[in-house]
Amino acid sequence: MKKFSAIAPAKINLTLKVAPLAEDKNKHEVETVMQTVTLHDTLFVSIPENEADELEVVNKRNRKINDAYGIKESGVQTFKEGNLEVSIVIDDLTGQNLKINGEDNLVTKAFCACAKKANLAKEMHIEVLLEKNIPAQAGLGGGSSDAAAALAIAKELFGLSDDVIAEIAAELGSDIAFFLNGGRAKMAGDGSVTTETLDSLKCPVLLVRPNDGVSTAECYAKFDELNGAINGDGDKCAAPQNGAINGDGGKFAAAENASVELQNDLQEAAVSLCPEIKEVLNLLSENCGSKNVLLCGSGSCCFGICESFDQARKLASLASKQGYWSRACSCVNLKGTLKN
Ligand SMILES: C[C@@](CO)(OP(=O)(O)O)[C@H](O)COP(=O)(O)OP(=O)(O)OC[C@H]1O[C@@H](n2ccc(N)nc2=O)[C@H](O)[C@@H]1O
Ligand SMILES: Nc1ncnc2c1ncn2[C@@H]1O[C@H](COP(=O)(O)OP(=O)(O)O)[C@@H](O)[C@H]1O
Repeated sequence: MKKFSAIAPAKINLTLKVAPLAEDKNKHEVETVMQTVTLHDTLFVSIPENEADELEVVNKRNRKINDAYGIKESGVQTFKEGNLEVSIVIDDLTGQNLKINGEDNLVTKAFCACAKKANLAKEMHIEVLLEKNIPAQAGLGGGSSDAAAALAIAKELFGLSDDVIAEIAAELGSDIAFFLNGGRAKMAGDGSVTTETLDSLKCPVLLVRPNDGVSTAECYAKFDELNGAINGDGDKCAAPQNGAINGDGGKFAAAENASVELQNDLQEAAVSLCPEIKEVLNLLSENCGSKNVLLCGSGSCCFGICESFDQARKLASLASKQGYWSRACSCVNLKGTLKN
C-alpha cells in the first residue's frame, strides 16, 4: 500500500487591496500580501494495491471516525472520474461539523484534475482522510490549502511537473497558487499570480472567528454593492480602506518584522454581512491595539498580532470563554507540503 500525508497551513492576508470588478471579468483584480501560519489541516492518503490493503484502510478509517465521533457510520464520500475513484472522509476538529459532497471537495477536485492531466491509464482508488483544524468560511484559506496539499501528493503520485501543478492550482481557485510556496508573498491578478516573494514573518498571531461565517463570493458581491457608487471610476485597487475600525491602514512593528501595513478592502463588506465581526475586531483591538488587528481575507475570522505567544494564548482563552472559536498561532514559512 502506498501512503502519503501532507500539511495544509492556514493563511492571513496582511494587505488585501481590491479593484472594482471589470465589466468583462467574473473575478476582481487584487493586490494582496499573504502569510502562512502554524494552524493547519492534515491530509492522509492511502492507495490500496490489493484486497487486504482495501480492508485495512476501511477498518482504519472507521476506527478513526468511531474514536472522533463515537459513531459507527463512516460518513465517507466516494466520487469517480475517468479511471480515478476518490473516497474521502472529513474528521472535523473545528466543531463546525463540516459537510462537503465528495465531488465538491477541493481535495477531490485536485486529485481528479491531476489524474486527467496525467492521462491515468489504469483504474486507481485513493482513500483520503482530511483532518480539519482550519474553520470554513473564515478567510483562512482552508479549502485552498487542502487543495495545494493534495496537489503536492498528486505531483508525486502522477509524476507531474511544477508548471502543470501551477496551471491546475490557478484553475481550481484564486488562493491555491499561494499555498504551493507559502511563507509570505505578494500576489496579484485574481490572487493567483505571485509578484514578489518576501521573508516570512515569525510573530505570534491570535485568530478569533465569530460564530457565523462569510462566503467569499457573497463578500465580493457586497463589496461591489458598497463601492459601486463611491468608486465607479474604475480606479485600479483604489477602493475605500477598512472603514471605521482600522481606517488608516494599521501598522505593527515587531522588532524582527520591520514595519508591515495592515489593510483589507473587504472588511467593510464582511462586517455588513456579519455584524458580529465588529465585536470580534473590538475585542482584538482592546488587547492587541487597533493597528495590529484585521479581518482575514473575506472573513469572518479576524487576527491580532501579539507581542508574545503567551499573550496570544491568554487572549485565545479569553475569546473562547466568550463563545468564539479561537487559536493562538504564529506566522511561519510553511507550504502545502508532504510529511515524511
Ligand atoms: C478573499 C480571498 C483573499 O485571499 O480569500 P479568502 O478570504 O476567501 O480565503 C481570495 O481573494 C479568494 O480566493 P478563493 O477563496 O480562492 O476564491 P475562488 O474560489 O477563486 O472564488 C470564489 C468566488 O469569489 C469571487 N472572487 C474571488 C477572487 C477574486 N479575485 N475575485 C472575486 O470576485 C468570485 O465570485 C468567485 O467565484
Ligand atoms: N477541503 C475543503 N475544506 C474546506 N472547504 C472546502 C473544501 N473543499 C471545498 N470547500 C468549499 O470551499 C468553501 C471555501 O473554503 P474555506 O476553507 O471556507 O475558505 P475561506 O474561508 O478562506 O473562504 C467552503 O465553504 C466549502 O464549501
